[in-house]
Amino acid sequence: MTNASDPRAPLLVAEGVRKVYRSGEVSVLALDDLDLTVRAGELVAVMGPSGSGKTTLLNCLSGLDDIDGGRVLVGGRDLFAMSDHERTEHRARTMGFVFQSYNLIPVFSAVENVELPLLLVGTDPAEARERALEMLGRVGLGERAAHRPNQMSGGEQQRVTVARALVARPAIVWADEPTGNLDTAMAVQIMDLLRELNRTDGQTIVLVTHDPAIGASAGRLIRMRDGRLVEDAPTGVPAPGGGGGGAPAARPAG
Ligand SMILES: Nc1ncnc2c1ncn2[C@@H]1O[C@H](COP(=O)(O)OP(=O)(O)OP(=O)(O)O)[C@@H](O)[C@H]1O
Repeated sequence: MTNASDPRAPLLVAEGVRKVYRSGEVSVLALDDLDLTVRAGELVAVMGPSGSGKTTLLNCLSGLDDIDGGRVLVGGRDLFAMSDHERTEHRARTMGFVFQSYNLIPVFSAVENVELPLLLVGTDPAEARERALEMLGRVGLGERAAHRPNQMSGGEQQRVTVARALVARPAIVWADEPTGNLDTAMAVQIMDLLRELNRTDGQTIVLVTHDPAIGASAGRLIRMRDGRLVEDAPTGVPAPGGGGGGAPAARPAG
């Protein structure tokens, strides 16, 4: 899947990616010839003004949405050279998602929500249950496994989504404003959790945020404007294994 033996191997390579939204006569160039490489073990924050293309970047580089030009390799495989079915399967095996709206299934308990990605890739149900419970324990919700989403606080629900995103040990986790609708204390908890999973497990995470404090606490910060990367720099926060920031040096991008 990924080159797990080399923590600095490129995991995601996006080259010349273009995305155009068309509605009637109007078209918006949302990603403009964008290049980005993410290495295994990086925690990358994506910032930029509203409308600069952050969510589009996440949707296109994860293969959730189509692109209009360029290519995206994840674990060496070209997402858009695959059939839709292959891409969906590749995504299920290599990616996890944490969105602002938790997207938990309301009639499922916490553990049932968390085990779902494992069941979807054919994991034995007993093993899936065990791993889901272990993951819930890691996010501090071991006691809440039987609770449904509406019986939990926003911060707890977001911890369930983090557990669900990570349970299948995906190569890359995409997070879009994961703390966006949480109060400050809960946002700090979620960010601490993502950072810990990055540090201890080397979990690769790409995170869209409007919060400068969160941006500064990632290993690498990229800034977007008008569908382009305009800045790409390490923040000085060590990457797992003490390798320094995620990018070699502060540099203008694009
Ligand atoms: N489905 C869509 N149809 C048409 N235009 C879209 C669509 N989605 C996004 N856009 C446009 O593409 C551009 C980039 O949008 P995107 O949502 O990626 O920005 P963003 O940086 O995530 O913004 P925000 O910080 O406000 O969430 C914007 O000009 C937006 O209006």
